[in-house]
This record gives sequence, C-alpha cells and structure tokens, in this order.
Amino acid sequence: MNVPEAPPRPPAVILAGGRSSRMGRPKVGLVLDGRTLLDRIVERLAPQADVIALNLNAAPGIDLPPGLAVVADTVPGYFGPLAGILTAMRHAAQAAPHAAHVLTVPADTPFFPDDLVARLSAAPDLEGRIAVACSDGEMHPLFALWPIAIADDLEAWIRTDTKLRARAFIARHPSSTVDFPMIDTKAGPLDPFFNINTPDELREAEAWLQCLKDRKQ
Ligand SMILES: Nc1nc2c(ncn2[C@@H]2O[C@H](COP(=O)(O)OP(=O)(O)OP(=O)(O)O)[C@@H](O)[C@H]2O)c(=O)[nH]1
Ligand SMILES: [Mg+2]
Repeated sequence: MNVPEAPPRPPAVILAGGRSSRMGRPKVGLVLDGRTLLDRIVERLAPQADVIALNLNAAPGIDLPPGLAVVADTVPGYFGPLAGILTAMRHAAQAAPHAAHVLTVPADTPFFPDDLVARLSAAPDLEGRIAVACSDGEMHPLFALWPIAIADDLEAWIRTDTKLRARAFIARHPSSTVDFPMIDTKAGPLDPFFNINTPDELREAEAWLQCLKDRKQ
C-alpha cells in the first residue's frame, strides 16, 4: 500500500526580536490564561516544525524552555521584522542544512492555525518560492515559509533599503499566498492571525481564548 508521504517539517524560528514598545514589556512572557505566550506558541509549533529557535534581541524576562536555541539578529540595530527573518534563514542554514525553507511565526499571535505548515507547504511549485499566509484578504508576511537561498538578497536589501517593508521584499521574489479561514466563535469570527501589541489587545485575547474554549465544550 502506498502511504502518502507527509511533507518534511521545516525548521522554524519564533520572531520576538522587536522592542515591544507598545506593550512596555517583552511579549514572550505575557501570560494568557495562566500560560505564557511563548509556551503557547511553542506548543502549537512543535508538531509542525523540526528544530525551533527563538529570535530575541533583549532579555525575555522569563526562564526559557531548555533546548530552545536563542538567536539575536545577525544584522544588529533593530532593522525590523525582516532582520528577524534574515536571522531565521542564517540560523536554519546551520541548524537544518538540508532544509530548503525556514518557517517564521511571530511570538505575539497565539491562535495561529495548527495546519499552518501543512497548508503553506502545499503551495504549488514551492521550490524557490515564498509561501505566505493570508486571511480575510490580508497578507501576514511574518507567517511564511522562506527559501533559505535568498538570505544574501535579503541581507543586501536590509543594508540598503530605507523602508524595509516585508511586503516589498516579498514582491522581489516568486511567492504564493495561502488563505486561511476565520475561526467561528459565538462572539463572531476570530482572525487566527490576531496579534497582541498592546495591553488592550492582551485583554481582547483573553476574551477570544474564552470563546475558543466554549467552542470546544
Ligand atoms: N529581529 C527583529 N524582529 C523584530 C524587529 N522589530 C520587530 N520585530 C518582530 O516583528 C514582529 C512584529 O512586530 P511588532 O508586532 O510591531 O512587535 P514589536 O516591534 O516588538 O512591538 P512595538 O515596539 O510595539 O512595535 C514581532 O514578532 C517583533 O518581535 C527587529 O528590529 N528585529
Ligand atoms: Mg505585532
């Protein structure tokens, strides 16, 4: 019997290298219903990814799980999320030398889909292509599979471009967008890529989490 082969799980890097200035403290350590965001992200990522690393440029303010590699930006200076993506590519080239793509997910988005990798990696003609998530008509450039081979181009872009928009970088390369559905809850549709940037959004996330729990009962 031919059992279809599962696609290889990519190396993954959790992006948490920003300043968290709107929140006022590192977002990885925020507690949502008794568990840190980092815990929640790692739990959701673990079945989908091969090796997992955490991109950080400052102390996280919490104890990190043992075995989680921590990588600071390879081009220091807070050049934005693209610097974290470059760091992810450089790290993956070392930590998973046979991988063609690296997955990135930001640390502040606790409800991201548990079939993120399955669906991104099913994008047609993936070789050499960026596969990026999208919901409700909006692209989420930090949820993507990135060809590791474009690291040098990204580094040159970071060193020369002034705006450093992830969408503009994606437009330089072949890419596919993969659409993810909203999650139905009794309070209305929840975007699985809802992200937490402010204390108000942390409270909102608590409310959404309750809706998700009610949904399971
Ligand atoms: N490596 C790296 N990641 C960054 C940088 N700036 C933002 N990010 C990451 O990009 C993602 C989206 O950024 P934001 O949601 O704005 O997070 P932030 O920059 O920490 O928060 P603010 O300072 O409030 O804007 C988060 O996962 C950040 O950690 C950076 O300079 N370097
Ligand atoms: Mg954010």
